[in-house]
Amino acid sequence: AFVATACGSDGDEAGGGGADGELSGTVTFWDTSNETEAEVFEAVARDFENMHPGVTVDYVNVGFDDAQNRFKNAAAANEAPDVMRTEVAWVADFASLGYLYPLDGTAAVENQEDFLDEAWTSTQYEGETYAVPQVTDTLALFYNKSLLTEAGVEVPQSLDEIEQSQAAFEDIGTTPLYVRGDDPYWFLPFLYGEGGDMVDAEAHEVTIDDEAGVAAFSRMQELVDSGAAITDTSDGWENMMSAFADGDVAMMINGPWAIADATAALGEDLGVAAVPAGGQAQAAPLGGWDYGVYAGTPDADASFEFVRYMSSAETQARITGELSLLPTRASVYEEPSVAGNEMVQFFKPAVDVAHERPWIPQAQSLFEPLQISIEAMLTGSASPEEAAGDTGDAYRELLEDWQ
Ligand SMILES: C[C@H]1O[C@H](O[C@H]2[C@H](O)[C@@H](O)[C@@H](O[C@H]3[C@H](O)[C@@H](O)[C@@H](O[C@H]4[C@H](O)[C@@H](O)[C@@H](O)O[C@@H]4CO)O[C@@H]3CO)O[C@@H]2CO)[C@H](O)[C@H](O)[C@@H]1N[C@H]1C[C@@H](CO)[C@H](O)[C@@H](O)[C@@H]1O
Repeated sequence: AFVATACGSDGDEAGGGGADGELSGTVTFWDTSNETEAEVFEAVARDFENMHPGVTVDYVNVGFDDAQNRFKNAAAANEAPDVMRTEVAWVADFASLGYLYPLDGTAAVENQEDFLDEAWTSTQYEGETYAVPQVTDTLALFYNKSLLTEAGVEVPQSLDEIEQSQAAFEDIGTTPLYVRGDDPYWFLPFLYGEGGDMVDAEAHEVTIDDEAGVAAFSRMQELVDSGAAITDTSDGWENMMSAFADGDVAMMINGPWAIADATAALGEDLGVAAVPAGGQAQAAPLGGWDYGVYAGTPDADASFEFVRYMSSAETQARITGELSLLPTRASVYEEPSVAGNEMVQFFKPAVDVAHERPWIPQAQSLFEPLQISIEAMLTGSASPEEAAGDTGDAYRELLEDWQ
């Protein structure tokens, strides 16, 4: 593991800070954002470069799916990017390996108290700050207003209501809902809806295979079997977005990162609402992204200033203006352009009540076994009970001595 190089008082030892304080060096930035978001994030990174003639920004867009492993492999070879777009569950993982620069007291963290608590929490590991918040998010129900009107269906508040709406949508030649079967994050509203969770981190207990967990798997399978939902066990993102855009489904569950594309497809017809409730509760997961600085970054001052700029209130307001992504600074929600954004008006209260996940290093490794079980169930090779049980067994392997 790499210990972050001590940064001298005037910054010179860490490199990146010239005698006159002007920055110099190269900042390689790995960005996991999707195609539509990347245009904005790259443009903002270019503006930073134009402000600092001595700094070169090497913007690299890396796919979300294997980004976590790619960063860890690169860091192990001391070839990691200087700044990494780090998913909220990756911070503890990367920090526990010594791959992230401790940022307390550096220029990367500006106006710390302005960050939302739920966003700031994900940047902490063993009492130190290892990242700076970028965006926060949760899942919501995206719906096609004109299809609901045509079918005479109110915005459903529960999975029961979605199942009950099936005949009305069938009459107009469409299906109520797209359920993602290839990304385990999309399972969480079902799990929370039955009053369940993946684990009980306080009690060191695995709970994914308890009664609520089994009920959640059953609920998902039943939605598909009843014809109220269509799903895929691969290429879910593309299939979901095109089914929603083409009107093959009236609704999908998705997050703020899908707003720009969904708006381009449906325009004023796009509506968003809370994810539908299950049998016991209604809740959506808390997700989001931070900026991490590689512990071995050679031009630390340039990397710190890049992160400060990218996470600044001004940049956050610009990104919300162009993509409707959710700021992580409280002050930005006061900006008139942000306060007047209809999508932010919906998503901010939804994020405030979103279900947090345990910020433990193993948290990110709980999704892959879940993905394997969901796929086994949806392809018919496991019952909901078996899918829940197999996931629980895999968790107990990962979390030694947890019950
Ligand atoms: C399986 C994976 O499980 C977890 O991921 C969770 C994640 O922790 C959750 O928070 C959640 O993430 C939300 C996210 O919060 C939300 O913002 C949004 O992100 C948007 C962006 O907004 C948008 O800009 C754009 O980027 O597109 C993004 C993607 O849509 O949606 C995300 C969910 O998609 O859900 C994830 C689970 O999917 C692990 O962390 C790993 O990622 C693991 N993958 C590898 C782990 C490797 C072992 O180290 C293994 O070898 C490999 O084979 C595996 O593939």
